[in-house]
Amino acid sequence: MSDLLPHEKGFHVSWDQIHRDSRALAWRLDGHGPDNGAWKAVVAITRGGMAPAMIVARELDIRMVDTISVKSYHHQDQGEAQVLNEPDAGMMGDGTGVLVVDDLVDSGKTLELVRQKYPKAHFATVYAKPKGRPQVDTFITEVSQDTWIFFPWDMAMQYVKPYRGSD
Ligand SMILES: O=P(O)(O)OC[C@H]1O[C@H](OP(=O)(O)OP(=O)(O)O)[C@H](O)[C@@H]1O
Ligand code: HPA
Ligand SMILES: [Mg+2]
Repeated sequence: MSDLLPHEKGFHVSWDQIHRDSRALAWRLDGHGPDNGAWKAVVAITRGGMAPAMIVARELDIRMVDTISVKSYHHQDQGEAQVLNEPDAGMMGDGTGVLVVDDLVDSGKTLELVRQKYPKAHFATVYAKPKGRPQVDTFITEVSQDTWIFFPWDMAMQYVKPYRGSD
């Protein structure tokens, strides 16, 4: 068992990496929609799902794109998941043919909430932690539950001290 705090066991994802992994997600989903393999729309779970959703929509040539706004974390502290804004109800229906995309699933609470609203949608994330896996239909990379994933939009380049010697 690691004695590191969650934020110290970090998986740092670059823009290049999230682009590649989101394209891999699109590749995996391609041809698996219910309408002759096609998906009718992409819905991004804001805010983290927006970059992956844009890349998936671009790769799969899906022009119908909407968002659902869910907030559950303040920094690394989890609160109750809340829906702050919903996608167009006529377009969503029960979710059939809709790809709901997020950057990651952790506890699964966010996807659980969205799944209750659109039970027939397909839920896809780029990264997944074990607890959240039952909530996600398709994902690319699994990381351990005690790893904190750092996304490029939350990071900036900065100096790091060498492992040995003075700086
Ligand atoms: O599986 P869960 O434990 O629910 O956690 C996963 C969710 O938490 C993060 O979003 P957050 O609520 O922090 O908002 P953000 O996307 O705006 O950063 C992340 O982008 C997922 O949406
Ligand atoms: O590991 C994570 N990284 C970033 N945001 C998150 N929201 C829940 N878990 C995470
Ligand atoms: Mg999010």
